[in-house]
Amino acid sequence: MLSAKDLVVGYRRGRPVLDGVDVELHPGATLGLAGPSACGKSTLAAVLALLLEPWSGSVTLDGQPVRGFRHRAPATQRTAIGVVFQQPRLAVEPRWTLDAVVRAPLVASRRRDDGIVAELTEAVGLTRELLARRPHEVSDGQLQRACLARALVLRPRYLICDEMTSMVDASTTALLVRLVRSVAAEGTGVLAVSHDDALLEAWADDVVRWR
Ligand SMILES: Nc1ncnc2c1ncn2[C@@H]1O[C@H](COP(=O)(O)OP(=O)(O)OP(=O)(O)O)[C@@H](O)[C@H]1O
Repeated sequence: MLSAKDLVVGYRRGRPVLDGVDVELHPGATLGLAGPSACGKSTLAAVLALLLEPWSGSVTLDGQPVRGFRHRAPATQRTAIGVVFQQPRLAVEPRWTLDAVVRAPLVASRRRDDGIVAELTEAVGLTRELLARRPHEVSDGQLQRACLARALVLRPRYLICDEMTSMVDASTTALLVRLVRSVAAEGTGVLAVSHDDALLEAWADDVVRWR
């Protein structure tokens, strides 16, 4: 389980964005998180992705307390959690091919490709020709497909999807959500953040609505 207890998180001294939040992601289950703009959904997603350190409270990953965030997160914990953001163009190195983008976590953690890249790029519908292109030569939807493949390439036990589909069309949304649902069915615990209630109803097992 990936859980957080009593989280207090903020960016500036004084008023926290999250104050006393508890959340649990269970293996094989998808938790939807909805709520108005600026209520702190992305802030919670960033903490659970180990990208933002809370002011106080605890984060626990499969029974182990998380003691470091960002570059201080131990590799074994960091690689257990995949993350997909809203804006794929802000999340990739613009000079890399899509193939290099998808492979980057394998390279960084010195792991071999045992066929997972081909499996995932096929699942997200990226052809060899698209994989050879660079981000400025593909659409947002095609780039987001690469970002989801990248998030799954280390076979994470948890996946954080922060507004994953808000920049893409309906058919890409359906394809991405179908793939995330299939990895959840194999045991991955998922947080799905979205402002789209209807999408979360169809996607998640449970939906939490803030304020
Ligand atoms: N890096 C930052 N520095 C300062 N304040 C920030 C930062 N990131 C977010 N905030 C503030 O924290 C609050 C919560 O933002 P957050 O992005 O978590 O909300 P959200 O619910 O995901 O919103 P949206 O649905 O619009 O994406 C907002 O008031 C926002 O302005």
